[in-house]
Amino acid sequence: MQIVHTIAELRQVLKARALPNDVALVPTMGNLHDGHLALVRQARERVGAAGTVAASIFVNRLQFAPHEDFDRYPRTLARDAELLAGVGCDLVFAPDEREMYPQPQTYQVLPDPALAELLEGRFRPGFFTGVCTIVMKLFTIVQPQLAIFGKKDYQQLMVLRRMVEQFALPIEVIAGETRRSEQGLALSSRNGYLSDAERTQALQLSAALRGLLERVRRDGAAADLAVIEAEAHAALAVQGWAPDYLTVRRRTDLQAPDAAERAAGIPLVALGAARLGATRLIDNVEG
Ligand SMILES: Nc1ncnc2c1ncn2[C@@H]1O[C@H](COP(=O)(O)OP(=O)(O)OP(=O)(O)O)[C@@H](O)[C@H]1O
Ligand SMILES: CC(C)(CO)[C@@H](O)C(=O)[O-]
Ligand code: BAL
Repeated sequence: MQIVHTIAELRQVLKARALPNDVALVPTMGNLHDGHLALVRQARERVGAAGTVAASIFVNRLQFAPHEDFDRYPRTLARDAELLAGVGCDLVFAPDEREMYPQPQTYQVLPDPALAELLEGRFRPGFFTGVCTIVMKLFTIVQPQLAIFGKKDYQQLMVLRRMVEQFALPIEVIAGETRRSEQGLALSSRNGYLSDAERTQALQLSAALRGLLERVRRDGAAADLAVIEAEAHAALAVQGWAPDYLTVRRRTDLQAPDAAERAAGIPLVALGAARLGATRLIDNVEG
């Protein structure tokens, strides 16, 4: 496995490969866990032994608001590289900020507001602009044929898929299923911020989302979404969380399903974000 820190080195390595047109990219912010490693394995399955699996590690300042955890986000490159080598990654691109943003990134990619201004976008204004801008930049640098993103960041995956579609980028976007702990906690770098007690308590978020989805399914056309969501919100708050949102949406466009759609049993997803102490977690459940 090769580790490169500059765009020039990366281009050289990619050019020298036998099959330069069979590159899969797994973008990450590092501090890797089994969820990331599953994406790398999935990439390998898709490109085969002869293809190239590249992972990027870059904590992208552009997608963090000033009050968020950019400064304390864990940077663990040596350990990440060992883990990536262990799952057969070929190439790690780990640029520093000067390499990615040698000048202020004043050209940016504005995501479709219909997708990006709700849910995460409402609570993290500018987040998806930061994500789309860095992912577009990674795409132009690495020029992969395939890119893999996790469903744990469900809305991010949808926003990026639409970006690829609208710019007609020649890249296939693949979704990786959410990896969970045995108890059901979605693996996330930010779980590292949790105390042992909080880690146990964190299971309440996915449980709340499963409960919400089951109730909407059970009540069908009769479900009063606003009431059911408000009750789920209040129940999580009583358990000590500060929820941003807990909601059931259509899987196609993240809009609320109407009564006819609920009666017809269209594909839904329950999505949530909530703070436990100082840690903000997100999760979602399809059903
Ligand atoms: N549990 C998981 N299962 C599958 N994919 C995941 C999981 N967690 C993260 N990913 C995916 O890995 C990629 C990189 O994510 P990132 O580096 O932000 O990790 P993260 O664990 O989501 O971090 P954070 O806690 O900061 O949100 C994204 O495509 C993300 O959706
Ligand atoms: C896609 C991504 C690597 C862009 O910085 C980030 O948002 C993430 O890790 O999900
Ligand atoms: N995992 C998504 C990246 C972020 O929360 O900043």
